[in-house]
Amino acid sequence: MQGSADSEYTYDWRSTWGPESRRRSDRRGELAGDWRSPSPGHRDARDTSTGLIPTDYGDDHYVAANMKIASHPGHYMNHEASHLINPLSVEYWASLPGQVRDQAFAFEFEQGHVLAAVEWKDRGDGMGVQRLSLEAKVNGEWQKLSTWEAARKPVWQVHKMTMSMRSSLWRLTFLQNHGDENHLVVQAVRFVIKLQKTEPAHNVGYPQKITRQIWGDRRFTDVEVICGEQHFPVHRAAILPARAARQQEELVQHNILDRSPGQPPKTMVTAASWIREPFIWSSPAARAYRLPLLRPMFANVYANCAKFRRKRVAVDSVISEEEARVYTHDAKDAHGDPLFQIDEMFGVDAECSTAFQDWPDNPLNQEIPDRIRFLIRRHFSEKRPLHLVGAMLRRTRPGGECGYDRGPTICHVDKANISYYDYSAILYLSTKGTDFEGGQLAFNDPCRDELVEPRLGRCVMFASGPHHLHQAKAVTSGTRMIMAMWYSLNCKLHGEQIHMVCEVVLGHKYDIPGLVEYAAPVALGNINPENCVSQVRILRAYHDDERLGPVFEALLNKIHESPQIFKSVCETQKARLHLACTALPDGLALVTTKALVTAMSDSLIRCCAAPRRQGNPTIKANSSQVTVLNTMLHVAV
Ligand SMILES: O=C(O)CCC(=O)C(=O)O
Ligand SMILES: [Fe+2]
Repeated sequence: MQGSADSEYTYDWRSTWGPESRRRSDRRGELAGDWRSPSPGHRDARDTSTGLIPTDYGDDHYVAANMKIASHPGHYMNHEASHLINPLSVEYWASLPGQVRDQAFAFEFEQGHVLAAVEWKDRGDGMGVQRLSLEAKVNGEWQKLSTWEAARKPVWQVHKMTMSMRSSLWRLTFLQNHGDENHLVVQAVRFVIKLQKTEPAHNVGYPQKITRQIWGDRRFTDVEVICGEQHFPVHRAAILPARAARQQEELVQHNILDRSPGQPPKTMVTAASWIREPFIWSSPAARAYRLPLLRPMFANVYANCAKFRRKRVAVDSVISEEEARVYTHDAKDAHGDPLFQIDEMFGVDAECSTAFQDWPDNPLNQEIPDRIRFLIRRHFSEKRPLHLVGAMLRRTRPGGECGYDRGPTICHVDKANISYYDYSAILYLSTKGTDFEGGQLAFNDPCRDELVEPRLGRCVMFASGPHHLHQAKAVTSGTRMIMAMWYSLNCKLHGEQIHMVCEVVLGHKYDIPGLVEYAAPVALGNINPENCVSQVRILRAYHDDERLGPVFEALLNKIHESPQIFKSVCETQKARLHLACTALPDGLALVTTKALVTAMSDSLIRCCAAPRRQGNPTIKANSSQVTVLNTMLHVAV
């Protein structure tokens, strides 16, 4: 991974999920990638008072960013600019006479992150920095964030950020340096970022972004896609989402950009009036799409589909004011952190909750999606099971430029972002005209936009596919809040999740920055009895790999921790294990008799099936049972 050769700040997989990671937190110091304690190779290791960071962020999700210096002022005595962020270096010095004031360094992360703190270390001899100033690059502009005084003491100093700004490029300026006018001495600088918690219900526009990167950079290929005269070398994992993204672009072209002269937008449902009965209408019939090719393209991409694909339904009073207040008043997550983070995908003026699990702790989190599931069933005559596969709170404030390709929410098809979405629902938590202005939901149909005005408690439901290219219009004043939910007909989501595991492996094999870090927690968060065996199959080839080994280990831990998944592995693998045992090498004599295997796996299944003790999801299995299980996972699968 980029920067790993000269940086010890590697990512600790074990810190990102599960109760197991908390239990293991006492082992953090042993891990080579642990940024909180200096490694033995670190020359400061002698001096623990300066080697440790004085501030405890109190959470495993804070890590030092992997970063490189994108630009620097360019004058150094004895040292390279990179010493500033190299933990093996003792100190960074600048300067030539006259070059010592206000030295600006731009630091680049591998991807956009929310910055939690800037840390730097001084030598304490008066030659360090007096003040620092920080900027972030947002939408191509440097945005000034804060300026603060430095203590000039020989310890790590910390400046904590108060706002959730996300960027991949940051500029730190050392202002009014030192006493002797000739030198600036800063021993080290590091940026602490907050990693997002990734959970199954985490809706991310990220897969599409990664796919674009894979597609755009052609980082690795094993398939050639021929499109007219053009040949695109790609990897097969990238084809499906890349096609969806391209088709979405074509829809935008056809529905909006080629719309000439176009009719004025029509407001279908206003905020001022309460709709007593559900308001139901349809997107234009297929013949209104002047390019008939567009529709079948989507049909090939997605297997499952909603019934009544053109239907749009708006229902009022789905939640009360009091219920909405649970989400709008206390914008803190379950851990007390700010609930909303800048949503890079949708522009700087839109902020999102990171995960369903982070919402304010309230039974409503279950109740609201259930109510909406019921409404979808009723209005779309849907008898098949509907699984909530994505949920997100979004807060939008004025400031963004609204357009078809940028702005508060870009013009999009939900299914092109996440292909297993079948039904979309947007629940409004605030009202246009009372809480904010602008912010209508627009369905961008081929002839015109159809608008729905947000009203607290109003829920708009539609199929997630290409009949509903849509966007939220810019908020011109006030604060708009929504809860978006997505449901899938795919009960196993098997393909999609295996795809995530494939992305882990591909990201690793082809060294795609950020892909492993993103895909591994999602894949592990999505593990279920149906897909666990396949996940093991894909990852076990990397069990002794430096980078993916810990991911595989975490996968095994997950399997051990969940009685359901554990049972599923035992059951589905029993037959295979019998076969495998006949061919086991001598070293695995422990499980060589079929009778023993049967007894072991039967008892494992029994103990998995036993009622789960509250608060303790661990399996009570003796060590030989665990050996059997591990053998199953490694050999028989
Ligand atoms: O905010 C809205 O009205 C639309 C949101 C949306 O389309 C989405 O989150 O996918
Ligand atoms: Fe959407």
